[in-house]
Amino acid sequence: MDGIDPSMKSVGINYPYVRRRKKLPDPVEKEKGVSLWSMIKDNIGKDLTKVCLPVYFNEPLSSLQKCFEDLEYSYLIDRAYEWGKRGDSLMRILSVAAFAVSGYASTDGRSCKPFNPLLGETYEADYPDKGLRFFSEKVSHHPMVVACHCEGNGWRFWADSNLKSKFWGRSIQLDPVGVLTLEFDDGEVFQWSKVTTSIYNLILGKLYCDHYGTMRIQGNREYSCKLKFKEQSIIDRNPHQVQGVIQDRSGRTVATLFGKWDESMHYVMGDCFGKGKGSENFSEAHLLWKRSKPPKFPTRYNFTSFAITLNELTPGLKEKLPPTDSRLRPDQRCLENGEYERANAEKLRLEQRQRQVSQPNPSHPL
Ligand SMILES: CC(C)CCC[C@@H](C)[C@H]1CC[C@H]2[C@@H]3CC=C4C[C@@H](O)CC[C@]4(C)[C@H]3CC[C@]12C
Repeated sequence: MDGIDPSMKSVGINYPYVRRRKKLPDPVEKEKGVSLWSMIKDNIGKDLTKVCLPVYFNEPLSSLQKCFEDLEYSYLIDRAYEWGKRGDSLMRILSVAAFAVSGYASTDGRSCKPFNPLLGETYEADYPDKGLRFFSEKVSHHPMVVACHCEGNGWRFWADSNLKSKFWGRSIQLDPVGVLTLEFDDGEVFQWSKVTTSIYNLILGKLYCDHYGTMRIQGNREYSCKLKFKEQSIIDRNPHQVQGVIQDRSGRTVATLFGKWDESMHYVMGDCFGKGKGSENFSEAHLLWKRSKPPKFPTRYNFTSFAITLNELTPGLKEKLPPTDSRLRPDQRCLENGEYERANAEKLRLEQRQRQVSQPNPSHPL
């Protein structure tokens, strides 16, 4: 417990070092190729979340754990808190905006489905190395709703999420419904919603996702922020672009943001995208956020280093967890270990039981 998280040096918060795993277990079995299209064609018109796919299309994380993935760059909220405390509310909202974008970085290169949690399933994470305590739970099955809550140093973050999905043949469009709230100890509150995510190449080619639409970050003090996630066009030479502005109460643009959700975000003071303005002052751009390096041991799921740690189960932790925790799901655990046959059998068993029980017992959903 003596290391320093390098990302925090600039605001002077020294978090303790916690030893976490750097790789997933080596797979027990060899994987077989199964075509996604062969599975989808029998399910056209159905909701992506309701299609029963074999476990080969899953990643060993539940949707509850994926909510925590969005907090990988929580140091941006710590920074936002510190800036606000020093009276710099513009730097505060810029850091919050960078945080809202940073949550998308981990979706780059991912093509597996998270496990759909059972009703009453939970996930809790204690990360003193990031100054975080996190909790999430599946609170409704139809519609599927996940609620989460997170406490950091000087702030709290909570959200509920539900996805509306549309199947377009070769792609699936996911529209998140729900509000994300960030409240600082000094009473400043920010709220925003997530943009549309689409998954392409369900039939042919490499599966990938893109995020597009407008995100409005509403504050309860001077500033609010509008971020545009540009929709990728065919053979786009500059995909994943995000541009935005910070406006004061009178609607005047005080700062401009630009970057890519899978790379970095920068800001410049003033209005760069306004009428008659060129991009000449982009040379005075300041870095807000940069994505971390990929892990030393890549996984077949394209996990980030942070994602690799989320399903770790040490003997000490197992003792403390409630029986509803995602880390205890046998099918997900088998997949993580590369025991695909057993994972499939366990997944079928759990899903059948979930369907049979009209009133599941939340203390023993697994
Ligand atoms: C048909 C199957 C095999 C395809 C799997 C597609 C993968 C890429 C999909 C399945 C579920 C998807 C996630 C579902 C929900 C969200 C929340 C949203 O606010 C950001 C994107 C994110 C995190 C999606 C990213 C892409 C995703 C992981």
